[in-house]
Amino acid sequence: MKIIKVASYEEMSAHAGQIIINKVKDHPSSILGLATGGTPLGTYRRIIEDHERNHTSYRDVSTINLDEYVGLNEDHPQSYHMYMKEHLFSQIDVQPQHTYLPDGTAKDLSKECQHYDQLIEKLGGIDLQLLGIGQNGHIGFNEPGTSFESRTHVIDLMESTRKANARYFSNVNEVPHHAITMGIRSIVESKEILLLASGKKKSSALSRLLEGNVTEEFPASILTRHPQVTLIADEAALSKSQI
Ligand SMILES: N[C@@H]1[C@@H](O)[C@H](O)[C@@H](COP(=O)(O)O)O[C@@H]1O
Repeated sequence: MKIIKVASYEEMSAHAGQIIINKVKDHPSSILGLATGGTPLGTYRRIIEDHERNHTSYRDVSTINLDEYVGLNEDHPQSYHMYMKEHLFSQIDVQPQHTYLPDGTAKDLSKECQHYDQLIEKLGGIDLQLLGIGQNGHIGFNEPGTSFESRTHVIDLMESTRKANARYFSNVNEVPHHAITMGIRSIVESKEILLLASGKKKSSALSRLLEGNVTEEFPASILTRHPQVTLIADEAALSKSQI
């Protein structure tokens, strides 16, 4: 794992944004795996700024997101569909029909999961996957205990994850109990992975990632076995690690 230690959230975002911009400039029809949460917001801002200033084009890019809450429709303000529209898609020239997220309102959720896996395959796999990390080591919404062999599936969200994400809802009771998430196997099949972490809240997770064992009890640990992972983390996030 290549580790880039930076001073701040802004620096992390600038670095990550530039890696994605360069990827798209070199390969205009890249398949980008995208993430939600607070962590990638600055990266998306950086991509938008560059699009406005330098006109980097996303016309031929396809994007595929990690996850979506079960039960929230596309227009729900806290859905990941809405998040992506608001924070990225509406501000660059990506074609809406080339942006994919799981449908958390599908009647048959297991069919939806199968479709999503077929879609990733049809696209030829993910070239660059952007990832955040949950305080309990989750990636996407793959909670501790999820099989490393998992494909897209429905997951029961842990109370700690619902609480951590409650800040986006008016209260914790509104946070859905389930989500559809790309599986760990699907994530690690990405050709390249960009893992971001910022702030003290992520320091225990990063020290476990960098110094602990590879175990399904800590989903992100599998990333240490991937040949092309870059971790960009700020000093606060690395404050409990020997880096
Ligand atoms: N499903 C998302 C993850 O993809 C994200 O990495 C994690 C961390 O979020 P944040 O970046 O807000 O700390 O939260 C959510 O659970």
